[in-house]
Amino acid sequence: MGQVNAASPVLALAQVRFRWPGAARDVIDIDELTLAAGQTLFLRGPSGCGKSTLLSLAAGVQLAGSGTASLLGRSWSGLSASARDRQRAAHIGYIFQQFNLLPYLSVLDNVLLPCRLSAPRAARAGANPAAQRARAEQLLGQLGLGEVFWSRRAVQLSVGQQQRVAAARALIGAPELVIADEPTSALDETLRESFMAVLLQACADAGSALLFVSHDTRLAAAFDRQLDLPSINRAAADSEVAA
Ligand SMILES: Nc1ncnc2c1ncn2[C@@H]1O[C@H](COP(=O)(O)OP(=O)(O)OP(=O)(O)O)[C@@H](O)[C@H]1O
Repeated sequence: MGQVNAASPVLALAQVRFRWPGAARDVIDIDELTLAAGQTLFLRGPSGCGKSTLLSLAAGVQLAGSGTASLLGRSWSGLSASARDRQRAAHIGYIFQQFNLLPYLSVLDNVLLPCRLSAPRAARAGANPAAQRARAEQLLGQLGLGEVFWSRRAVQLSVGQQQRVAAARALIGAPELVIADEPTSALDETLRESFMAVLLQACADAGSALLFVSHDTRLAAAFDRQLDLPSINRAAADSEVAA
């Protein structure tokens, strides 16, 4: 998976339009959006303005109808489905609103999953399985989940604990891009603050860029950039006028 261009932005969208199958109108119409290496971007906007859709395009889960969405200089549209899967596993960590842990795997095995799915991620996490495991434990510890949790099944954790496991899983192996969709929605105020501090620090340590969607504008000040999606997404502006 070495075929990426380190000089390119982590993420670049150019003239991207996207319409969900069967929909009457585009949901995304963006001239340009770039995210530089290590940059943190807070993305906000009203419900339905296309934030999650944009994340899907950034991650190559959905492909642009026209225009180009590129990760590390490679257009997602130029890759086969299996190459997109490999590219995603090697270079992107996700934290979803619904965190999608594997419920019957242990906390540690959930965190180590990206290393099982991607050799480049595994190599960056540690030179061998023991080192990768130590890195997983270290991330969990930083996120406030001590040893007592490591062998528990994910299903046995509270929602806030699961969200922190999802963050450790996203961060292991220092992916160039971390995508987070409302990752603090299940956390109380104290946990939210410590979660954000650890997430931003871990991204800085790893050199990961962070694309972070939230309705919680109190979090925005800690980011390098803040962006209101309707200000760059013509399709969102259209839909608001029509609503
Ligand atoms: N899988 C899908 N199939 C068809 N339409 C979809 C799909 N996902 C989202 N949409 C539509 O695309 C538009 C944008 O949805 P999206 O989830 O991207 O918005 P959002 O800004 O993330 O909203 P929220 O803040 O409520 O999560 C909405 O009109 C939605 O109905």
